Amino acid sequence: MSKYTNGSSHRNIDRIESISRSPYLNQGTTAPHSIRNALHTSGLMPFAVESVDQQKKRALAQLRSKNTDLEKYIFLAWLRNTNVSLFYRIVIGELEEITPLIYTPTVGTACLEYSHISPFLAPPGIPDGLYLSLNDLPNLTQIIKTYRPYPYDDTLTPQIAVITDGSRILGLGDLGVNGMGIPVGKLQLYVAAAGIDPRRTLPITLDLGTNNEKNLKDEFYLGLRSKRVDDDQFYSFVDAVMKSLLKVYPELLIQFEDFSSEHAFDLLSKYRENTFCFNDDIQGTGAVVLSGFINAVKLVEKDVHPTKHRLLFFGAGSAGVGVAKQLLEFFKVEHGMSEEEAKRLVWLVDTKGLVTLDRGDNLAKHKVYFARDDNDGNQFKTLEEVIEYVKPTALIGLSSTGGVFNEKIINRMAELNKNPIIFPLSNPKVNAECTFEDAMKGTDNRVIFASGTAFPEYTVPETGKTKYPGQGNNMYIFPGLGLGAILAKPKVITDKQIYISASALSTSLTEEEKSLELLYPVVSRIRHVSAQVAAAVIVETVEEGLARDKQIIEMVQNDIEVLKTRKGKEWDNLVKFVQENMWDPDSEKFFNTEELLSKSKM
Ligand SMILES: NC(=O)c1ccc[n+]([C@@H]2O[C@H](COP(=O)([O-])OP(=O)(O)OC[C@H]3O[C@@H](n4cnc5c(N)ncnc54)[C@H](O)[C@@H]3O)[C@@H](O)[C@H]2O)c1
Repeated sequence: MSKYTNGSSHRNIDRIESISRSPYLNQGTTAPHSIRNALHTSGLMPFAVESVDQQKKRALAQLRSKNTDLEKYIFLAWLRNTNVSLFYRIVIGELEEITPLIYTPTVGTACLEYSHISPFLAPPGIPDGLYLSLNDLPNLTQIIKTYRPYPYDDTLTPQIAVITDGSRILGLGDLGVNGMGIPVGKLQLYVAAAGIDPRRTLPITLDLGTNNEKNLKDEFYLGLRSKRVDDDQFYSFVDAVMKSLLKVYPELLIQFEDFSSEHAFDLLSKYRENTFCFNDDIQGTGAVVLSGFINAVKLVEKDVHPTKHRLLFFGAGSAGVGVAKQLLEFFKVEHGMSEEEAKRLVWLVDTKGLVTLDRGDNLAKHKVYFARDDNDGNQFKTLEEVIEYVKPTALIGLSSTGGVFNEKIINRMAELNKNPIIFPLSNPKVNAECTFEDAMKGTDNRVIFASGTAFPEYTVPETGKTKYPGQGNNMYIFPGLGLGAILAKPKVITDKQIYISASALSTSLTEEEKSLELLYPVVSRIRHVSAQVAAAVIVETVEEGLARDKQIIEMVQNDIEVLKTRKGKEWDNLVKFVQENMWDPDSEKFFNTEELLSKSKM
């Protein structure tokens, strides 16, 4: 009998083979010979046993040898789908280099190409994510149950799902099933930035057709080749998916992502009161921009009283309206303004100009809330006209219209304000309403700036002083919010929890970061920042009486008043507790293959 069958049942051999192929357990060239023997992989790779650092160095060298960002994306996806720990060591270690390759802007290119590249992102049998199409309706529960990327431990069920229907991917429109890059990418950021366990993440793309003619005509398009279904079919399908998901995983946190605006708002209002869910485009974006805005307000408060701001939003989609609503909370919570008073500080512009009630068109539901009624019948069509009318202190771009904050607009903002707040937040970079350099030059370097994608720093030629652009990257909020919620287990995510996550982000800056007038902490500190956001969310869920995790409730409730100050040893202990609950590719406890071999159940 060969060593492969000697004393082992076929079932055992199957298990060993499965473990040896699991990207979560594969150690590649660092696997010691004892593990190679146990997994029957001796001889399947060269003899050398490498250090983790050496392995990482080789992978980084390979990555950096690729000519295009898309090739780098494909290489990283392959790495993730074959060696999870190596992948996350690289991502966490080289966060600033890698996040633009696994998420925006490269993920935009990857989504455009997804049907062309996806068969080459993972070895056979390793899923990139879960696809649920209209045709699966009768079998949803079974399909969801069958998706088990880590079948070796029944307790490691999914804790968080990111779900899209591909209908509004970044600023790129309807990409249909090619949108899968987004939930996959987003969940990688949950892992890298907040230590959510990758084995417990569930990326989902709903395939309800696409209205993208290019995709429908593309011979390689992999989704349903039909136009999108009508609203009735859409809502009933989403409802069936939600029911099946929660039947299989009752404690799952569901994050909606990149649905078209109207559907995004409707889904959120439909589920938020009774389901553990949130929408990152609306609430996460709102929170991250709010956090940058809180710090921007602090930088200009000598000249503009916080309640005297005039906020002009260029773009009135899910992000524009979501951000505007979130900023209202700042004026309400921190400055005691009523909702009506706070609402008067906001003006929205869309493709037809200033959003007013008497504009004569049928306003989309989500725009009505902010539609102005004080324009005395005047209609303002262009951004220039609206700026003259509103005289904004802050100009926030969420329109996916690259370069629209041109020199004239920026100059005018600089004439109107000592330190104009300009946030061109659209993604990817080509869609940003202006660049940091343009904003600096056009305002004599006085701009307070944050963008959606990263811009390079700018050195002022006259002074040689380097200024740093803020990046209102949702990655500062959603990972920490998700982790805090997963640990505390509230039944629902409330507005106050979102607000607190923004507030905690704004107070997470170090003295050095503040002295550089940064609006956000440096990205390399993301795990520490996420731990603070998560801790603040935990405290808030206990304060609201919504936390359901007994250990958390016990830990927090007696010290709640001091914990709310986010200072002192109690706060440090809570942050430490959160950090100890983060998944870490270097931690032995996640990678004990020998123990798994002896104990695992299939
Ligand atoms: N943190 C971030 O940086 C962040 C987060 C979420 C979304 N975004 C970006 O925000 C942008 C908008 O996202 P969304 O979900 O609201 O999209 P959306 O399609 O729902 O909304 C876009 C809005 O812009 C308006 N618009 C488009 N072209 C215009 C023009 N020429 N003039 C005036 N208005 C115009 C549309 O009328 C619509 O109101 C995207 O580029 C997205 O990548 C950034």
